[in-house]
Amino acid sequence: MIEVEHLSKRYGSAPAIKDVTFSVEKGEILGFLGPNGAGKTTTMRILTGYLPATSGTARIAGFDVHEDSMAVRKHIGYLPETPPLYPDMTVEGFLHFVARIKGVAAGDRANRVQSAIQRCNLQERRQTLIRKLSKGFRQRVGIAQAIVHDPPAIILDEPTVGLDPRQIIEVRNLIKSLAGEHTIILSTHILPEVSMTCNRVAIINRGEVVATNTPEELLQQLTEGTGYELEVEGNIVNLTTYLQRLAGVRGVEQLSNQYLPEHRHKLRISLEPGQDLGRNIAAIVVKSGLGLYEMRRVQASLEDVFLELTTEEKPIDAEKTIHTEPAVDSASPASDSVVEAAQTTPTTSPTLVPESTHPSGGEDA
Ligand SMILES: Nc1ncnc2c1ncn2[C@@H]1O[C@H](COP(=O)(O)OP(=O)(O)OP(=O)(O)O)[C@@H](O)[C@H]1O
Repeated sequence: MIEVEHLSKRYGSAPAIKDVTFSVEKGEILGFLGPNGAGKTTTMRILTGYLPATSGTARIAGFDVHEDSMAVRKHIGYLPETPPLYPDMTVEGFLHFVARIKGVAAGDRANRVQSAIQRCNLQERRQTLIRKLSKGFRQRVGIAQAIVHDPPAIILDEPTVGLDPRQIIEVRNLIKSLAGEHTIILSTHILPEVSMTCNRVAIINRGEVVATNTPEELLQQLTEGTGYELEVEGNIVNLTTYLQRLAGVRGVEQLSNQYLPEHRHKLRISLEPGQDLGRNIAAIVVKSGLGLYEMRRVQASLEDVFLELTTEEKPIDAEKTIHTEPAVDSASPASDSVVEAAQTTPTTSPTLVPESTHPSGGEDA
């Protein structure tokens, strides 16, 4: 329904967006997410025919936004960040006016206005002057004016900014109810809004799309995604080696032990996508003879994905990942047995009595 290919825009010599490519399928809600100045508004304005691109193409319902700009305007509804409302008109009067200027045939206008009023739950305010409406109701009128001509595609720029929590929920529910019939691009800074409302996300940074995927798959792809944090007491050198050998473990990182009692350590274990090795990790800790004081599952959030993709330096310093050579013979059956036991018997309780051959001497690392 919306196809954007290699779109670029320069303001003078300064590039605002570079080679932006994404598409939105019929009935989908795409979250368009990016930090300030990333190029969201520039992209939205090109899609709605308000701004020409320097190069590249964008098509809405098959119409080129540049060559068929009048057809595109009929097929698109746009809610800018500040809704274009006339405060001295009533809700109904304003929607009739918008329907007329958007080319809705005179005989269809009453039906279209009635439908937009119902869709946006404005029945009780239809005769109210817009200037007397709360911000939440004004936002609904803004959405009603975007859908009054029944466009197949809707573009919403920061639709919940400035609303109170109840109004935010109402507007999000309204947007979700429009999907299916309409194809929606929702530009936002608000990360939870994307996971609550959108089927897919495009993340834009410094004018370039750096990721397009479902929120769930973005979380799966995150390099420092799901894992566990442990607080243990004892020698962590061998423990670290065993954990690193566990299939599905991506890395083990020692965190600061500044505020911990003596001999205590904090470790962060990052897992490969789709892995959940809590039981195996616990078994290894116990079999290594260390005291387990805390074990916490760490789940990456969309905020982590956003930071990872839009920050120059990665939030987690790879240098801190432990790559220590084992203090014991890594090929010894005793050391391997700890990992094997944890890998092959995940559904049984770990042996609580350390094996006589276990490698931990109980010394601090
Ligand atoms: N009319 C303009 N003239 C010159 N530069 C502009 C113009 N409009 C935007 N820019 C620049 O283009 C880049 C992208 O701006 P844009 O407004 O599209 O970003 P944005 O993601 O919408 O940001 P925000 O979330 O802060 O609104 C920025 O560097 C901005 O300064």
